[in-house]
Amino acid sequence: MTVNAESHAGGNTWRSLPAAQQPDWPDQEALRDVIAELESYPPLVFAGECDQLRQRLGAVARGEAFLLQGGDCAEAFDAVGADQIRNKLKTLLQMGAVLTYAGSVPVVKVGRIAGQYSKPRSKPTETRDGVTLPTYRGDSVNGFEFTAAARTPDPQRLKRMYHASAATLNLVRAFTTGGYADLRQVHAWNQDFVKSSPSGQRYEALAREIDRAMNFMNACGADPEEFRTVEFYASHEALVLDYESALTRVDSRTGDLYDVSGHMVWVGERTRQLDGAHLEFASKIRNPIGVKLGPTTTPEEALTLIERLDPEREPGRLTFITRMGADKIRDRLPTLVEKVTASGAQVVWVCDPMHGNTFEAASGHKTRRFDDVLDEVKGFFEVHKGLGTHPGGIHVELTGDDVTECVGGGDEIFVDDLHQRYETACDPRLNRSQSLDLAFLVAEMYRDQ
Ligand SMILES: O=C[C@H](O)[C@H](O)COP(=O)(O)O
Ligand SMILES: C=C(OP(=O)(O)O)C(=O)O
Repeated sequence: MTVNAESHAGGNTWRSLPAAQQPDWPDQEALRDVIAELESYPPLVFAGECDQLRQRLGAVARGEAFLLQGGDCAEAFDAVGADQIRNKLKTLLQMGAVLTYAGSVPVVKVGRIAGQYSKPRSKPTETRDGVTLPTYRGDSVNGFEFTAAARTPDPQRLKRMYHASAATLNLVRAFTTGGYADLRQVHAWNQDFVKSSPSGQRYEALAREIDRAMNFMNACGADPEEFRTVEFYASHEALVLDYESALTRVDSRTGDLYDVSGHMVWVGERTRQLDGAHLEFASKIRNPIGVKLGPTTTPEEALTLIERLDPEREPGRLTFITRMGADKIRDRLPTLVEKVTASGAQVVWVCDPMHGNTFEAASGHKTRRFDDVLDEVKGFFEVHKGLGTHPGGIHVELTGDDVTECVGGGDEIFVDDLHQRYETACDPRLNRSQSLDLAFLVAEMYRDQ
């Protein structure tokens, strides 16, 4: 992969357009130095891997595979530890195993990981006890602590983001190819979950079926490579464009531009303006691209997004991640899907059941109800069933740790429990048990479909 000033300019065309949600860096010269340094760093992913993910997503778009995308709302530098990364990966692998069996289709596993360090915010400032400071925008920009020093955007953090992403990706690659992700082990973890979870009996029948299938394959002497290693991809929101474009390189095989900070990147609900910098940037790179679609998205907007990002109508290039809210999905999604399908485009439709279902508990914690999350996924499946289209996957904020951030679930978390382990730096995540509950319930829905 090479970089040269002339062709790389294609990754900088966004600079003349309005870019929403960018940090207010106080020292432009320091920013320029950091960008120059980042431009000299090696890629975090290989362009060929991005192509492979695009092909896998192409299968999802055609209805031949399912996408499981999940991870933290906001990764944090002080959480780049072996235990946290392993627990997250383990949870995603467990969910993937259940979904693969129930759907009898490959599950494409993509983490919100190794780059999810930047957050769009509703307000630029936060006020506490009469003191107003810049809002926290993710560890790539400023610190969570409520002090003027921590909240001042510091471009040196972009380099820490690169190194934290590299360390995370390195461990993920080791786990997924080095034996940790063996399907037999993942299945054994799921059996433990079913035995120990209060709602476990609900899933016993499915777990028993999987067990029989595994025993059958063992008895046949089947020991395919696919059991021992797992294809796992990294994704994040392409929010801070100075970072993303510094990590954009020309692929020496094809001459195309790739954002090598992750395999897949997405454009968020707050930055998907049709004439804005984020879409311009995304339109120039060959990575698979996601776009979040909230409840106000019109079919015309969706069609324009396709025109901008997927003019060749290439299945796997564009993923629409809908986040409507449980109360709106049955009303808003059908027209979008109908019009996009009628246009002949084959996008991947994915349900993010988190972002439309956030509310503030009396204790002041931002939270989500597990039942709302589940209901939005149900609505998503109902809409696609009604239209004969493919419910391509789910996109979830989760962690492998036993946090108390969302209420409900089989091992029920109550509003009064939220303070116990409320550790997210931004939005509430499903904990390990809630994530597995969701996987078993989605598996049942997928099978009914
Ligand atoms: O994860 C999504 C957004 O960053 C988040 O919902 C913004 O939350 P805010 O309304 O607290 O800024
Ligand atoms: C900010 C996010 O979501 P949205 O753009 O859908 O609000 C996110 O997924 O982190």
